Amino acid sequence: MAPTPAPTALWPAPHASGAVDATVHVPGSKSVTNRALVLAALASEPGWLRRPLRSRDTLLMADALRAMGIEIEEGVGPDGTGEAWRVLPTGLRGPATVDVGNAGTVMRFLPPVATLADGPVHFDGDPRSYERPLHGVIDALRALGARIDDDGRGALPLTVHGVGALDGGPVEVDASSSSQFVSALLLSGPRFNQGVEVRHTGSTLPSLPHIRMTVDMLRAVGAQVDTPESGGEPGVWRVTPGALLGRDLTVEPDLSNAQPFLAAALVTGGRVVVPDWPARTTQPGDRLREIFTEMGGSCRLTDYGLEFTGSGSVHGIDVDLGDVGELTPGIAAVAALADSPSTLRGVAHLRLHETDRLAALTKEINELGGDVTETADGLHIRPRPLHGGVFHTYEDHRMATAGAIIGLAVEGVRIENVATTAKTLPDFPDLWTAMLGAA
Ligand SMILES: O=C(O)C1=C[C@@H](OP(=O)(O)O)[C@@H](O)[C@H](O)C1
Ligand SMILES: C=C(OP(=O)(O)O)C(=O)O
Repeated sequence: MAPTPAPTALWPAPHASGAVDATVHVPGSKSVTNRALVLAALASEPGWLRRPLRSRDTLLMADALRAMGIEIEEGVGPDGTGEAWRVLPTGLRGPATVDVGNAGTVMRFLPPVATLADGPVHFDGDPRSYERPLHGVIDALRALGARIDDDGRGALPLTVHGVGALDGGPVEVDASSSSQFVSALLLSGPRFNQGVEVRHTGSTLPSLPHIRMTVDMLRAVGAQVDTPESGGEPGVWRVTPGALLGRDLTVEPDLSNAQPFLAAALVTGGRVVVPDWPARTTQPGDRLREIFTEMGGSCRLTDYGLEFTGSGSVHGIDVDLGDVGELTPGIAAVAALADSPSTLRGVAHLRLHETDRLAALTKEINELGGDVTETADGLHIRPRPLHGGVFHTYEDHRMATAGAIIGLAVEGVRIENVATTAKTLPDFPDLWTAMLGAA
């Protein structure tokens, strides 16, 4: 295995000499792994997670739960095959200190959990975590009976003064800046005395598939959840109080992290197979089958996985990505290499992701000779011939993978701090070069 590049190093993004033809085993989903860890920690009996993602965000989640008293054993699964984690839930403890890094799932999902601890839990993280919206979670928890000390900005750092229980009940939240506010309150909802009824008051709600993922995973561990889709009021989710079961759950591959590999097939006119692509899933990355088909590829979903084939042409697209915002950097990279312009809409909230993704994509693609402009809620991308140069990544894993996609088609692209992909895909440089080696 190649040594991990230093954070400041420039990684020469490999240029594809021909059409890629590879099978890529994509590691587990960040969003599923971190929900599964939280739900297993809140359960009344032990549970297993098979094929969990081991990355910065998921190890931060596991360490945070351990700090609150949960035992998580990492090792080989119950049948002796493959990686699995065993989660042994206990009473949640404080005092504890949690490092959220820059993981949205950790900074949003754990303050509700901390209200159930029997002492204070202090949350801190990377400098960027101080800028990411958290007010929806803080205000809602206060309205539900929690005591939280913050510096008045409605953001990190903060301390949740857990007293072992939370009243819960009805609460309003404006989740237009992050769907994770809703997911956070629902995940701990079964453990609140009165459960929780979350009413979204904002005019837009991003990343709906991620809220569906929360609901599906809650139901899979025995929670009763009423949703707008199950006949409830629009914008209202209700979770009944009750014990959660310990389950044996196999984590699906991360379909958003499959994106750069599928993009490689698209931009080189090649073929990439991703084994274990689920036939049915709430992961937003499943939308790539449709989006990348519209951009020029074709796909075939079999029992083995997804086979994605490029045609040799890449087309622009006009698409609302509000449901699947985390796919935007990879789609923007492909769009910059297309034969016609693209408009990506519905993603204003990306300005408060790992970095301001709309500004970062605009600047970095334009510095390679591109023609991208920011709109109020997205990007216009007019393809132009690009040239090599440094692609800055702003500690954003998806900026790094976006740069790698461009590097396939443009010689001399050097990615700053490719190691930032460790947030959700530590093996990225190795998987990428192995995919190209298979060409
Ligand atoms: O709940 C989740 O696992 C996620 C929800 C989305 O967050 P936002 O709604 O803040 O965009 C997504 O972008 C993020 O990568 C993961
Ligand atoms: C927005 C993302 O992450 P987070 O969970 O930190 O919000 C992402 O992975 O694209």
